[in-house]
Amino acid sequence: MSSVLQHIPPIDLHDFFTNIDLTTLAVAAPSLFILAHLVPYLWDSHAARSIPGPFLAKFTDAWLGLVAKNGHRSEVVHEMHQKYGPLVRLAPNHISIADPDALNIVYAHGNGALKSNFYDAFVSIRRGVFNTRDRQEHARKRKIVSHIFSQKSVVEFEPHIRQHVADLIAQWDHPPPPPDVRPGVNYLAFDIVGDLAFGAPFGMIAAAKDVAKVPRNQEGAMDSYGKDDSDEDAVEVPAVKILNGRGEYSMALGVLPPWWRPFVRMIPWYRRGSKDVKTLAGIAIMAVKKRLASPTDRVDLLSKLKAGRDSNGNPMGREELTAEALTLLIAGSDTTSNSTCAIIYHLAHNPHIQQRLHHELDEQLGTEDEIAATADQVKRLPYLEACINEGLRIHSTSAIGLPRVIPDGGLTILGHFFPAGTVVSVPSYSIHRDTAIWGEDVEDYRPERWFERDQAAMQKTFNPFSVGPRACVGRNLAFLELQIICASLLRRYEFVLESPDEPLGLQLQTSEGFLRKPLGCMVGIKRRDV
Ligand code: HEM
Repeated sequence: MSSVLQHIPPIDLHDFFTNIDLTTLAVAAPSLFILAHLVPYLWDSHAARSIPGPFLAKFTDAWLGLVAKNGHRSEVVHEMHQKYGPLVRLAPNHISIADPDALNIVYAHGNGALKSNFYDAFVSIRRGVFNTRDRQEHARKRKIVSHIFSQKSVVEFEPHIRQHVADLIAQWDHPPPPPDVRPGVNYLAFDIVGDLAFGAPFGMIAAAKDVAKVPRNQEGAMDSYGKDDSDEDAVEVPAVKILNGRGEYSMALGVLPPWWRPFVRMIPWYRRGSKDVKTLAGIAIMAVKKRLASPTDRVDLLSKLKAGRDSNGNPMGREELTAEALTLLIAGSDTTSNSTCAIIYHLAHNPHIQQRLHHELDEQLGTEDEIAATADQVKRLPYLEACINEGLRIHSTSAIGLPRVIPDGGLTILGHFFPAGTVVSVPSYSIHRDTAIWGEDVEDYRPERWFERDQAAMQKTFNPFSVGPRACVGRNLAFLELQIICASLLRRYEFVLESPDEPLGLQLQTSEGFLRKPLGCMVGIKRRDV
């Protein structure tokens, strides 16, 4: 064999590509492209072959790539489930399973399914608790991060949350209030998480502007840690916009095979997204650097991350600390603001529901004069809790099926055997619309269903924070934030649809990257007489 190889002259790739004529290239490139998709399909004795789905998705990941890029993945996948049933093939090796019973098999503790290479598209600085795929490495990080978010710890963050809510209210009290509440709600979520994660808010509410700072020289900033070089070395960037860009880019890139990604990144849209990933990392680098330059005994996420130890007693190094602070900024900002926006929109769209909520707030908090509700007060508000849950169900900011790889030995789901290596996911958007669980009126915002229907079935299907070892570690904080924000804003204001007669007023317009985000929330704000 080796003697045969010795007689084959080596190919000079540079020569090959410079000498190849355009006609050959025009024929060869599409043929190679078709073969690259057809051969694996014909070879494939895979269990996925018997599962229905869009024709192109059988051959290529490009179908899901385009759907993801177009910003309505969850709606499209839901339509596919309505057409084909609970199992749909979204890509040659990716099956979507729209059945609540699959949640506990795919995502549960101990079944061995790990995050897929989709999450590699979300890495910057270095892997954080969200995009680490290795089980041991994740367990090490999760141990440090999880006690930060225990119910007991989260209450320590309450004063910071309330302070920023009061700041937003002070602004909204002075007319004219903005017709789109979305920017204000975004600034609020970023200031809260910035304050908790980095020791100081970004100052977006005060500036009424989407603004954060990044180092002029990002690499150099990582080297000069702990030194506050003052703001002269910083430039201002729109953090909310950049976070959106990064979510859309990572989502659209992550569904493509890893070997496509370097080529796809050359396309201008993806190149811009890749820049957003770097800029976003710069925000964390700047904020952590600033915070470490001025030691403080403040209790917040960063002090807790710094104090955290893994099971060998080791703390996080500076780069890991920055990567985790960035993770918390990303995970804890627009998740909360998208959900808040959607809840406000649906309340504005359903005045009778808003009236019932006002009634509960007046009855329970009427004589108390805090501007921002307290953690104790929100415990007494069951109808508010139902309004929030119903908002999380119908809007589902984390709406896509989160992809997991079937472990060695395979798994049987809904009577179907999936061999090791198959990617599976359960789309929250679709199971949040399962009429057997939620009723025929799934598209209506109706908090009352939370008191009327089978509690166990609803709890088993309700998946805004995911389940199992990779479920949202910040859910206690997230829910407390939503309760304080919604109780405070709804107690003080009445939200009304600006133009209920216009078709756009009837539906919340959204665009989906990794998260499903409202494109705006055009509602009028009226100060209530309380
Ligand atoms: C309404 C607000 C929120 C929603 C709907 C939400 C939802 C989720 C979901 C669905 C996941 C699983 C993601 C996946 O597997 O790909 C997740 C993970 C995570 N969330 Fe949240 N989240 C919210 C707020 C927060 C907040 C406030 C924080 C912290 C400040 C946070 C921190 C995290 C982290 C660190 C992870 C990764 C956990 C891991 O992989 O171990 N989230 N979140």
